[in-house]
Amino acid sequence: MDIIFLGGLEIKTIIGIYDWERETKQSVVLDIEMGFDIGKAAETDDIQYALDYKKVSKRIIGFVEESQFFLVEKLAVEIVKIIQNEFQVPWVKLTLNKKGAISGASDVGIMIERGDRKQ
Ligand SMILES: Nc1nc2c(c(=O)[nH]1)N=C([C@H](O)[C@@H](O)CO)CN2
Repeated sequence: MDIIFLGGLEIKTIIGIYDWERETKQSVVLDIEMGFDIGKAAETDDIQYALDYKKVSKRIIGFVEESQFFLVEKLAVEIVKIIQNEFQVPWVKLTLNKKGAISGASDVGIMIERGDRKQ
């Protein structure tokens, strides 16, 4: 399976369990890997056969900016569902970094993988 990736996508959103976190937007940084057969796009050189990473990023930015979840787990799962269901991506790996959530740690967050990588 080929992989289209989007790295270091920083988006501001309401995320967290504490009172102050319900009022102040924080950054999450997404690294996304999407399994996709690039054969036809490479053969035709035509965007209609490609997984358009611009369209994926616009959709995810809009969704995350408007979301107001409590846990990084919930946000991560919902992002992956959108990518799989709306862009017909069979396998997705997402790293969601809530930088600054833990003082003394440069990175904290979640990594999830969904779907079948071998297609
Ligand atoms: N497994 C998780 N643990 C914690 C989360 C979370 O989303 N998943 N969130 C918090 C707080 O919101 C934290 O980010 C504030 O520093 C604590 N633990």
